[in-house]
Parts: sequence; C-alpha cells; structure tokens
Amino acid sequence: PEVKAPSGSGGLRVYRRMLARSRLLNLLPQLCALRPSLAMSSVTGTVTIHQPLNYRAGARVQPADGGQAEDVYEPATGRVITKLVSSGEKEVDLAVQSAKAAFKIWSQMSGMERSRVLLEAARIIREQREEIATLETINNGKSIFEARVDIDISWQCLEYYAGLAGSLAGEHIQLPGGSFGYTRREPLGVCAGIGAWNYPFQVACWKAAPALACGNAMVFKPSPFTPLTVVRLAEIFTEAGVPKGLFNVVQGGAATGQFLCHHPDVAKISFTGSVPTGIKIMGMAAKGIKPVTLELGGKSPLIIFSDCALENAVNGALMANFLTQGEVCCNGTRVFVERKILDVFTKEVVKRTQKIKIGDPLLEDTRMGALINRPHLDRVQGFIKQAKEQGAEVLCGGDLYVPDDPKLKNGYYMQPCVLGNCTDDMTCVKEEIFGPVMSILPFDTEEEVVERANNTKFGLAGGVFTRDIQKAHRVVAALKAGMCFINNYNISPVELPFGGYKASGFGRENGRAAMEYYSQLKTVCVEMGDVESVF
Ligand SMILES: NC(=O)c1ccc[n+]([C@@H]2O[C@H](COP(=O)([O-])OP(=O)(O)OC[C@H]3O[C@@H](n4cnc5c(N)ncnc54)[C@H](O)[C@@H]3O)[C@@H](O)[C@H]2O)c1
Ligand SMILES: C[N+](C)(C)CCCC=O
Repeated sequence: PEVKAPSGSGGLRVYRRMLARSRLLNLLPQLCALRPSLAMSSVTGTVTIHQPLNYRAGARVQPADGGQAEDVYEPATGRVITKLVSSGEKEVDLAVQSAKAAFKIWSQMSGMERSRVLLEAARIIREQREEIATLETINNGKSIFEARVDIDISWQCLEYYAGLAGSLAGEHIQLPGGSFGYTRREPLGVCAGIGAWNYPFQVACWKAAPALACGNAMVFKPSPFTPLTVVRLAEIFTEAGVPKGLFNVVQGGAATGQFLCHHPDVAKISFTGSVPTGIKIMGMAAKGIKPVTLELGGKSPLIIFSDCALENAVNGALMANFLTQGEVCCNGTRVFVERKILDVFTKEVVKRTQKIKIGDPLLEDTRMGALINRPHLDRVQGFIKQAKEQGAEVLCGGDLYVPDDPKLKNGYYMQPCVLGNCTDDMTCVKEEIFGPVMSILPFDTEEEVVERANNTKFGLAGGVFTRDIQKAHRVVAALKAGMCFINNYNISPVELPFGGYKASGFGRENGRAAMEYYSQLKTVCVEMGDVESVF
C-alpha cells in the first residue's frame, strides 16, 4: 500500500510483491500514526542525535574508555548528525562479559520460548518501521522508499528465524546391543557481528536473528559511518524481552573490531564488508580457532540473452545496479548483452537510467539518494575517470549531481552512470566500484559468456535473463557464484541462503543454512551394556 509502482515498472513490482507478503503491512500507516515518531517530524537536514550510541546490559551507555569523538554525517546534506565515540578494549570486554552473562539464561531457554521473544521483536520493528526507515535514510543516504523495504526484510528475517528456533534439534542413532547415540545442536556462545554501512539495520538483523534463534548472545559493531539504527535494534530486543546484555553494540572502527575479534570469550565472528578487511578478520579468527562467516564484496555478472523478455531484462539490469546508489555487494555490474540486442537493450537502459529521480532521500518520489560520504563519492568518480581513460564510453550520467534545494548542496550525489564500449580488462569491469556505475559488455555465444562471467576473483552473485528455461538452468549451474538469479535480480527473500564463492567469502546468511553457522553439533554416545576393555 505504501509502495506506489508506476505502471510498467517491473523492478518495483518485484519489491511490491516482497512487501505484500505481510498482511499486516496494510495496517502500518495506522500503527505508525499511533506512535509519536521521529518520522513524523523529520525532514532532511534537521535531525541531530545526542544519545549515547553504545548499548550494553540493556541500556545505552557511553563507552567506559572512549577515544576522541568523530563526526558522523548525513549524506544528503553533508551535515554532522552525531558524534561517535570509539570503544576501546575495556568497553569491548564489558560488552562481551555482559553478553556472556545473558547467554547463560538465553541458551537454557527452549527454542519456542526464544521464538516468542523474536516474534515480539519483529512486531515492534513493524510498528516502528517508519521511524527506523527514516533514521536509516538520514544516516545512510538511501531513499526512504528503499529503507522501508530494508526494514521489512529485517522483521521478516526475525520472523523466519523465530519459526526455526523451535525446530533446532539433533538426531537419534541406534547402536548395537540397545546402545545408542544422539546429537545435540548447541549454540556457540558470544558471537561477534561486524557490519558494513550499506544496509546497517538489515545486516544486523541478518546476523542477530539466526544467532539469537540458536541460543547465542551477540556483540555487534556497526560501521562507524552508520552507527544509529543498530542501537534501535538493541533497544527493541530488550523491549521484546531478551535477557539484558544478550545483544550489545560497541561503536568504532578497525581498532574496536580488532578488540572484538581477538577477545578470548568471543566464540564466532560474522563479518560483512570488503575483501581486504575480510582477510584480516580471517587471520584474527585463525589465531583463536574461531569459526567465521565472511560476506564480502563482488563484481557479479548479469547475462542478458537475446531471447529474454526485454522489458524484464532492462528492469533487472536497473535493479542489479542502482539500488542504494549502487552500493550493493551483490550488484550485477558486469552486464553481458548478446550482441544481437545490444543496441536496443542499451538504448532502453540508458533512457530509463536518465529518468531515475535523484535528490532528497526523504522525499517519497526520490529513487536515488546520496552516496555514503565524500571520499567514497570521489572514489567512484575516480573509477569513471579511469574508465574513460581506458576507452570506455559514458553513455549517460557519471557527473556529480547538485540538487536545486539549497540545503542539499553539500550532499554526496551523482548521476547514475552507464558505460559502453567496455572490455573485460578495464578496471571498471574488474574492480568493485560500489557506486551507481553499470558496465555493458557484448557477447556472442553461451560458452564464451560463461567463461568471461567466471573470469573474476569474486563469486558473490550472478544472473541470467532468457525465455529458454534449459539454457537458464545450464548457465546458472556453470556460474561460480553463491547467489544466482534467473529472470530477476537483487530480491532477497529471507528463506533463501545468501553468500559467496571464491573471494566473496563463505558461510551463509538467511535460509535454514544460516542455523548451521550459529550452532555446533555435540554427539553423545550412550552405552546400555557393560564396558569391555581391551586392556
Ligand atoms: N556479501 C555481503 O553480504 C555484503 C553486504 C554488504 C557489504 N558488503 C561489502 O562491504 C564492502 C563495503 O563496506 P565497508 O566499506 O564498510 O567495508 P569495510 O571492510 O571497510 O568495513 C566493514 C566493517 O569492518 C570494520 N573493520 C574495518 N577494519 C577492521 C579490522 N581490521 N578489524 C575488524 N573490523 C574492521 C569496519 O569498521 C566496518 O564495521 C563492500 O566491499 C561490499 O561489497 C558485502
Ligand atoms: C538486499 N540486497 C539488495 C539483496 C542486498 C543485500 C546486502 C548486500 O549488500
């Protein structure tokens, strides 16, 4: 109901379908109206946060050994919205100890008891959807339209794992002479979650929901660029009834993350971020022999065959490149187009890209907001400059965008960009840009395109558009990527496992699979007879 899809907009239809999965969604505007929320009063450029941003033992706290306060920006305006105090070793330890104490209570509860608390947390998120989405938009710069979808995926994730919490079980195995064995699926203990800035609330839910469902506690460190909404999540967990200290937030950057990873009482690390940081995380996990989930970057291929439904393929390419200003790990940024339809496809993609409404992310009709910060915007611009130098042609966009509204003039906006005349050896085709930049690459045969699509160090995602269903399955089977789409792109039903191959990481979030990454198997061997010793 809150999503108004212009007619013929297939990408938005997909999003609407995802949202329509909740009957309760119809009630959301009324529910929001009952609660005096941040959303009611906020316009871009007005919100400032003064509350402490760490969360420990069920309350917001200032870190016990905080360093110097750093500015946190509103990407839409370039304005400082809050100050972030990084947590030192002492604060990280206090958070871990708090989690350890809560783990003792939570891990002894039945799956059904945990389920009820997670369902209540999901309900509160739904109720506060508008407020959380608004805060996410203010802190991240993505459009409010998209932030609402992120929040919906977040509560759906909690509901999904609430449903699975009661089903966590082992098996019974018959042995000779009436003896038997059984297995218990047990929680790991205190899990560390470390998040990226592109989906701050959603990344936290994708980690917290399966972790808590399995009986673990968590200490979460968001990106220092987006510290705000995860503290709301912590408050919501407390309000829903988790033991105080079960979900804690420590703020800070690399140093805080390192204290967390090295902490001897942290049993597992779940990391979302870049490949270079992922390598460091794995090194730290190796030192402590800790299991690790790595959700890293990508440079995913999207393959458009000439027998596709063209409008769907164009919509798919837009969805694969321009959500969240292109700052999406699984984006299909290498768009391989069969040469027969290269011109017609490219023309349509360019036309649609030029129509994307850029601007104030809190306005209802905005579809592209501001990039996360000035250095990142400069970096993306640098990729486009280099692409031109290497022979790519800018078919549209690529320049900075300055909105008419004076309060937005210091925001970090750019026009979404489509690059033509690309070749596989160009930097824009090889490296993750993490901005709104699509590279179009022509191909002639299936065999050729599969080989080129796999010719990358990454392996997060991939997609194919074709009406030939045999070809579609054959191609995705050949793609070396963890998350593949046929005739769609970048939707994320929480029931489906998500994660990478190769340098894009390992472990899975979402789906039943994630339960394995937040639990461990204990085997119990039971003797019903006498013990026969060989000695
Ligand atoms: N696969 C996925 O699910 C997924 C999802 C979102 C983003 N990403 C990837 O994340 C990247 C963008 O996010 P980013 O710029 O925040 O990544 P980043 O690697 O710079 O930072 C990620 C997190 O790690 C922390 N960190 C940095 N150095 C650390 C260290 N030495 N020890 C411990 N923690 C440390 C950061 O403070 C932040 O919280 C992109 O590459 C993107 O593809 C992947
Ligand atoms: C929700 N998406 C669009 C699938 C993005 C998942 C998180 C990756 O950055």
